Amino acid sequence: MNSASRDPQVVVEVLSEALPYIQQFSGKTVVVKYGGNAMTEDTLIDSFARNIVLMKEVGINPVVVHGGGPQIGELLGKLNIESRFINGMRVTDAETMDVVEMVLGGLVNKSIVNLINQCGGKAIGVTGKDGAQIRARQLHVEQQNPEHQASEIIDIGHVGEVESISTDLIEMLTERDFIPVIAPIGVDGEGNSYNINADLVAGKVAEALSAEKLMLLTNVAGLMDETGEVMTGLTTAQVDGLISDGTIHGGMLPKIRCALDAVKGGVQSAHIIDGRVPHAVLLEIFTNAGVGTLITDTE
Ligand SMILES: Nc1ncnc2c1ncn2[C@@H]1O[C@H](COP(=O)(O)OP(=O)(O)O)[C@@H](O)[C@H]1O
Ligand SMILES: CC(=O)N[C@@H](CCC(=O)OP(=O)(O)O)C(=O)O
Repeated sequence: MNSASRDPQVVVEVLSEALPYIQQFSGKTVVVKYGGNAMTEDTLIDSFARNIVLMKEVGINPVVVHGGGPQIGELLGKLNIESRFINGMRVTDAETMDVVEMVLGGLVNKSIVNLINQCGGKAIGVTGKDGAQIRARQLHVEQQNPEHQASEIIDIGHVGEVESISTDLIEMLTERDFIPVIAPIGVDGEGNSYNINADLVAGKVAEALSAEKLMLLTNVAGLMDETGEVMTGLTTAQVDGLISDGTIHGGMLPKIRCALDAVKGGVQSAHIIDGRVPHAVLLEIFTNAGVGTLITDTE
């Protein structure tokens, strides 16, 4: 349905219903993690960009942290470099790190910036190296060794975890009405680059900014129970239980862990939402529709 065929009365009622949400969130910071899997369709990317600009126009401060795993995989494939993951983290040798920087800091970052700007926003794209805003250290992953029935620490190259976030640059940009768009690349004191899982960066950025909300846009309807039903309104204690009984596994594990850490660290709420739904961000902020999974720190 195009806007001309909608009942004008319905349009103004919808706008009016958004008023309490606009009042509640105006002046607050919302960190949105845009995953590479949710970036696959042009219409969805366009609706995402429009949602971000609308948030800014009504006084909310959106900060975008993006992924781009499938896009990195595509370029590695063209270069005949194999993609390998351990515990959901890409094994990143020096050659792969160059591709990660090119794809995340270049192609993906600038295409999101461009789309937001096309919708009338003022987006600025940066990586964690700009202003050394994401300080990182090497991440060592623990993996079970089936031969020795013991876990061992393995080196997966230039993969990082967040050591600290400096919010100066983000705050300077938001104060001047720019929308920061951040690629998840960190740097250590010696100037070495690190490839960091985008969910982890989004969670730490939300924590450092004391954000009102952390939204993780993914390609599933939310956190699901063993029957495939979406679960919501979960407390941190319930999530801890679902991790230990194995209901939460694979790529959802780092996502949920970072959502939990964020709410424990002072972010009001974290939401895992379906980026395949048009206007998923607006549905979450301005309606009571209850999309995806909500995690708060209320016990
Ligand atoms: N309990 C669960 N509920 C939903 N998804 C789950 C669950 N446990 C594991 N998963 C997996 O986690 C995936 C989402 O993580 P991931 O693929 O890393 O997303 P993204 O690329 O958006 O960061 C889902 O596609 C699903 O395969
Ligand atoms: C260490 C590590 O795995 N980094 C990720 C960074 C991108 C990312 O997280 O992208 P999505 O959100 O689209 O999955 C990678 O190389 O794929």
